[in-house]
Amino acid sequence: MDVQASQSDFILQVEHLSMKFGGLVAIGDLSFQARRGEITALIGPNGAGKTTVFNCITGFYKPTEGMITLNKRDGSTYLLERLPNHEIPARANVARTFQNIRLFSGMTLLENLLVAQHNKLMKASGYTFLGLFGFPSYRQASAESIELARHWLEKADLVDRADDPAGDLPYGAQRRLEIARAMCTGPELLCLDEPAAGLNPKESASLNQLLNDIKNNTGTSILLIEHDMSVVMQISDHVVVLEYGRKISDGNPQSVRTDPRVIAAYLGVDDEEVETVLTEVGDEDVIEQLDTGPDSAHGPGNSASMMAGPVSDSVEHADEGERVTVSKGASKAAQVDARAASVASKPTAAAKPAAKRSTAKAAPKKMAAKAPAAKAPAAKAGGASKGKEASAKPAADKRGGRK
Ligand SMILES: Nc1ncnc2c1ncn2[C@@H]1O[C@H](COP(=O)(O)OP(=O)(O)OP(=O)(O)O)[C@@H](O)[C@H]1O
Repeated sequence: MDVQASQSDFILQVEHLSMKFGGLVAIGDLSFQARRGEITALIGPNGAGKTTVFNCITGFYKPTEGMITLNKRDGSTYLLERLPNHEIPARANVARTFQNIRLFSGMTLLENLLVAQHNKLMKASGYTFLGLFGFPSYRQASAESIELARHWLEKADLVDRADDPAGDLPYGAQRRLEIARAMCTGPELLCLDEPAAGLNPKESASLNQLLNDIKNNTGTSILLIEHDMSVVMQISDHVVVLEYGRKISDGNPQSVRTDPRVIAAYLGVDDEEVETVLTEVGDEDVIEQLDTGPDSAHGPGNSASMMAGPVSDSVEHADEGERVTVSKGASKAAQVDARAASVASKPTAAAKPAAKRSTAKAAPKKMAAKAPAAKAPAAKAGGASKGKEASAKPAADKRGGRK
């Protein structure tokens, strides 16, 4: 944790979060913070546990262990794992969207945004009677709700279609409408689960614009799960990377994209192939880091990443003493750490790379070059391809390594 930052600088603090489904440890001792007013991205291969983290934050799951603290701007603090589900949006002001679109497709765009303000309107109507008799307080609340809905339709570039059924919108516009609907609840924290999934580049650009607008012009902080790296790298202030429910990297987009552990986790290739693949990709800086261990100037430092503890090959299921074993080498990030440790123990190897590492270049260009090449090993590893998620697939497929 950043020692200079006070608790109020963080909208969200996740501490030692674990979520077990029977013998499966979906999340293992995960800790991270999301800063107020920033966009924090949660990334990782399929099955890494991202949605489970969201489900714990938004009350769909009660975590097995750990603490999730939400610090509101007014100074109030909520322990989300202890709040009843319905109070998480209502009192803690956490809103979310889902991987699959969940609009009322037969209702108009405007109606969808008014439904989101139902609680506020019900209160103003005195739970029906003031509304029935058209009391001024209700009329005012009603007018304000329409105004707020209009505001977010404009922001989402959808105001021209306010009276069309939501189901008639193109896919990318439906995604923006969902975000507009969530914003109508006035959230302090907006959790978005893969908002760019299935979007074309133009739609992704519109989404980026909307999210940046929310970040810059409202007090809402954003927590984002996303596989589309162009979105993650362009708009995130902070990226947390999961693999097998453990945090393997935590930092700014620049540092995370060059972290060998992240690259290895995403490539999901066999041990011997990691370097070969990186050579194919042509990322020499990263190959050097693989040889020498992570550069402390990039990627996780001792504080942030290590809070989650090292990725272990096995985990204990505390309650019944049941043991869930992850096959050795399943975690590519752990493999990189092990390699770094073994090379560090050889004195001759340690001296050479220190000088070389200082020549590390800026990352953005590399990521672009890397993206298509990463698909080659994906196919090699036998992962099912799902559009832009192809590079993450093999690691997920290898979850079969758990016994
Ligand atoms: N309700 C559940 N019961 C049992 N296992 C579950 C449940 N929810 C999630 N899991 C398991 O927990 C692990 C993490 O799943 P999760 O959906 O959180 O991953 P993810 O990173 O969001 O994946 P994706 O990118 O594919 O959405 C997976 O192995 C999944 O099968």
